[in-house]
Order: sequence, then structure tokens, then C-alpha cells
Amino acid sequence: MPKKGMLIVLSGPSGAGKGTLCNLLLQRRPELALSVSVTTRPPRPGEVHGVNYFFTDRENFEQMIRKGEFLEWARVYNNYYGTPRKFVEEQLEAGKDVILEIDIQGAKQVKENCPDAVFIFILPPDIEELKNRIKKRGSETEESFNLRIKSAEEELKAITNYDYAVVNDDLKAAVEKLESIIIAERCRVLRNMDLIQFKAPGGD
Ligand SMILES: Nc1nc2c(ncn2[C@@H]2O[C@H](COP(=O)(O)OP(=O)(O)O)[C@@H](O)[C@H]2O)c(=O)[nH]1
Ligand SMILES: Nc1ncnc2c1ncn2[C@@H]1O[C@H](COP(=O)(O)OP(=O)(O)O)[C@@H](O)[C@H]1O
Repeated sequence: MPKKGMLIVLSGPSGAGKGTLCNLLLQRRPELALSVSVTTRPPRPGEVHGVNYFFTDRENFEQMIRKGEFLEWARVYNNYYGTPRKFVEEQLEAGKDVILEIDIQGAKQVKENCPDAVFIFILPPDIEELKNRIKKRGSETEESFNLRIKSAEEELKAITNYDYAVVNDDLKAAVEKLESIIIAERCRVLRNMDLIQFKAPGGD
């Protein structure tokens, strides 16, 4: 039976660089599977349905909740976001490590249901740089920008629930740290019990 994959959860405030880091990580580690979330948020220019998100409306999202189709879901910055359960379970069963880029509420639900998951918090170097990055991305209205900055403080408090903190200052260094965490986590004894196949001499 193939070894089950590991679940890797990435969270952090808006603008910390989660999406950018995920893309770079996948280029370096194409064996990873990235879960594409469902959201009621309207697409930003350039975002592609099925690649960045599965975009849907509130009614369909609520139906998916009722049918138990989400591994976790949450309301974030006035929209709904959820992780499709089926994709994640299939990938893990096939031995693939799966990345979830989700908010702190979703991560809490995953921690309750999948305690073996690895939890990584992505931080910006400081709040000014966070503001600059969101502005530079140019994706938010003033209201949405303010909501993201206001939420960042609360989100940072959740960092103690995570296993690792990665400051995304220099992009290349941050990706290398993420890769190193994944490599180290794959070596954990508890994830490698199938290696212990030998029997003590004289034993039956
Ligand atoms: N709980 C949960 N949060 C998600 C999911 N997908 C994305 N998010 C989070 O929703 C928040 C908003 O994401 P997005 O609209 O792309 O805005 P951005 O963070 O400013 O790029 C971020 O904190 C994401 O990590 C999901 O499936 N579940
Ligand atoms: N290390 C970095 N240095 C400078 N700019 C960055 C860095 N990482 C990400 N960015 C930029 O910051 C903005 C926000 O990044 P993004 O990946 O969308 O953040 P998140 O997914 O956390 O909201 C983007 O314009 C991205 O190009």
C-alpha cells in the first residue's frame, strides 16, 4: 500500500506573498499538489476559473456546504472560501503531498480533523511592506484594502498555532525555507513507520 501524502497548510495576512510563494514552490517541487479553493469572491483581472479558484455564487457554495463537499470552509473578508474535500483526499491517498493556502479559521478546522498536517505561517517583513504589496498588486478597492490591513493584526495573533514561521522578505530565500520545511517534515520518523520492517534476531 503506498504511503499516504502529507497535508501542508499555508496561512498569513493578505499581501504576505502566499500565492506568489506557492507558485514558486510548485515550480521547484512539481510533485506537490495544490488544492484549488472554491470562492464567492469575484475573479480579479487575470485570474482563471479552475486555476486560481473555482468561482461560484453564494447559493451554490451553501449547497456544497450542505452536501459535505468541503474539508473546511470560512467567511474571509466578506466572501466565502472552501477547500474541496474530494481532490485533497484523492491526492493524499495516492501518496501526494497537498498544499492548502487557507486562512486562520480554515487552518483551525484542519488542525482539528487532520492533526498530522504541517502548519506554516507566512509573514511580511513589516506592516508598511504589507501595505505596499497589496497596493502594488492593485487588486483591492479602498474598503477591501482597509479590511485586509485591519484583519492582519488579528491574523498575526494566530501564529502560535502554527509549526513554522517564514518571513517573506527575499522571495528566493523564503521559497528555500518552505522547501526545507517540506523536506524535513518528510523525514519525520512517525511519517516513515513503513521503513521499520526488520524483526529482532530470534524473534518470531
Ligand atoms: N478557509 C479558507 N480560506 C481560504 C481558502 N482559499 C483562500 N483562502 C483565504 O482567503 C483569504 C483571501 O484570499 P484572496 O481573496 O485570494 O485574497 P488575498 O489573500 O488578498 O490574496 C486568504 O487568507 C486566503 O488564504 C479556502 O479554501 N479556505
Ligand atoms: N518577497 C517579495 N518581495 C516583494 N514583493 C513580493 C514578495 N512576495 C510577493 N510580493 C508581491 O506582493 C504582492 C502580494 O503577493 P501575493 O502573493 O498576492 O500575496 P497573498 O497571496 O499573500 O495575498 C504581489 O504583487 C507580489 O508580486
